[in-house]
Amino acid sequence: MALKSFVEVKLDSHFSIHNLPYGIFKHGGVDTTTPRPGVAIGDYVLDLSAIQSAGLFDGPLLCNSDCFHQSNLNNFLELGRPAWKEARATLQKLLSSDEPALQNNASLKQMALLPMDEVEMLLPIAIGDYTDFFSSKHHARNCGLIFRGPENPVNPNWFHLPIAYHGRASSIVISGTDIIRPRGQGHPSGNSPPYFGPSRKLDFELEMAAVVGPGNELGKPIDVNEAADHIFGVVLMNDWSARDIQAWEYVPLGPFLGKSFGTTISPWIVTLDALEPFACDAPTQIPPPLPYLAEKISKNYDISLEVRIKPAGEENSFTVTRSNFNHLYWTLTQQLAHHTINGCNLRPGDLLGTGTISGPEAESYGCLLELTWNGTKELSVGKTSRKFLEDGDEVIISGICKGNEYNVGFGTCSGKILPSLP
Ligand SMILES: O=C(O)/C=C/C(=O)CC(=O)CC(=O)O
Ligand SMILES: [Ca+2]
Ligand SMILES: [Mg+2]
Repeated sequence: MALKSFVEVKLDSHFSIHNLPYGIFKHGGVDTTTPRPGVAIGDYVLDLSAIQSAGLFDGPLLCNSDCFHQSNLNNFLELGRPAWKEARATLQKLLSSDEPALQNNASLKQMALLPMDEVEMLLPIAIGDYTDFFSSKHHARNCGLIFRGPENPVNPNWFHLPIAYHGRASSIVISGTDIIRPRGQGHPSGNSPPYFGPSRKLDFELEMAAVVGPGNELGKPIDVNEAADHIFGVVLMNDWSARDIQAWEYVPLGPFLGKSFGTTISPWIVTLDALEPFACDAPTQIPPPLPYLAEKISKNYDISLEVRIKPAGEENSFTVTRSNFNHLYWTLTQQLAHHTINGCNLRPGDLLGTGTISGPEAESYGCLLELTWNGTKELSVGKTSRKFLEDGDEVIISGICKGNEYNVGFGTCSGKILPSLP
């Protein structure tokens, strides 16, 4: 690879100069500094507000912008792909080993290039609205078998449109935030009444989510072939789910309190531009979708995904499933176009979850509901085993694209379960 950074990037680092994902960080002691945008490079974070103050974003679209003097990325997202491409070109040049502007400016380098272990990552965007899709055929089929029986595991509508529910934006939290076990009404068994108490079937869901860039005006849908220009990038996501609460409440309006108690995202937004070398064909769709969902190029990405569980008191975490983004049936662009086809407006910073990313094999299922078949079997986790999550369990999702001697990775998305309120 010709492109090399003057910042040391170890071979197994997620954050090569080909990646440059965006996040929001704080540095220098609790609450003493303003949150600001940065990109990850090796074990460092490059402070974009310092780079903007130094006048180094000198391209035509960004030279007069204050988009990096903000405590979230929404203003930058709203600028759209030409500005994103300009920022990426500027940053790849500034960080490259044959460019002196930053490399040879000791004071700027000291101010702008911060060790990653000294910063605290925050939510990178102000999320106005959050929608969660249901785009893995394997997940849809397994959930259908478990919740609705073998007659018609996948409802016929599933093959014609990307199914989704409106999620809850207020409870989206950054990786590392603890999750309190929710309480609620549990599914009655047989003729017994429902119970109330801490969820007995707390689960994770392995997902990714698209971050919306420029939105659309109310009443004006986005064409599926232009939808990619409205997607800034992608994060890892855990759509924590209380299966007992969910199973009892979801007919007929869909998930509500079984999922709205917390949703975790990873701090670094990996751009679609960085993912482009890992693009692959999406699966052939049969029946062919209606014209408004038929795209000229139907793209997925080859992103290896893994979930590990670290039980309380354990030194190590243990892999419980391995999947890949390329198992999704409906593409990100189809999801976005479908979301707006009725005229619904999306806004910068909106989050579109892909749905649980299950693969075809039992070792690639994306949640415990599937891995333990609703608690009918145990899943081994190191020396112990699980049907559902226990208090103290930490769930760690990671995702990576492996290139030729470099990675474009997502880092991790983690959260630990705390006991419910008394
Ligand atoms: O099939 C069902 O009744 C429920 C499915 C889910 O819980 C999945 C959901 O949140 C969407 C997804 O993650 O794919
Ligand atoms: Ca979900
Ligand atoms: Mg959730």
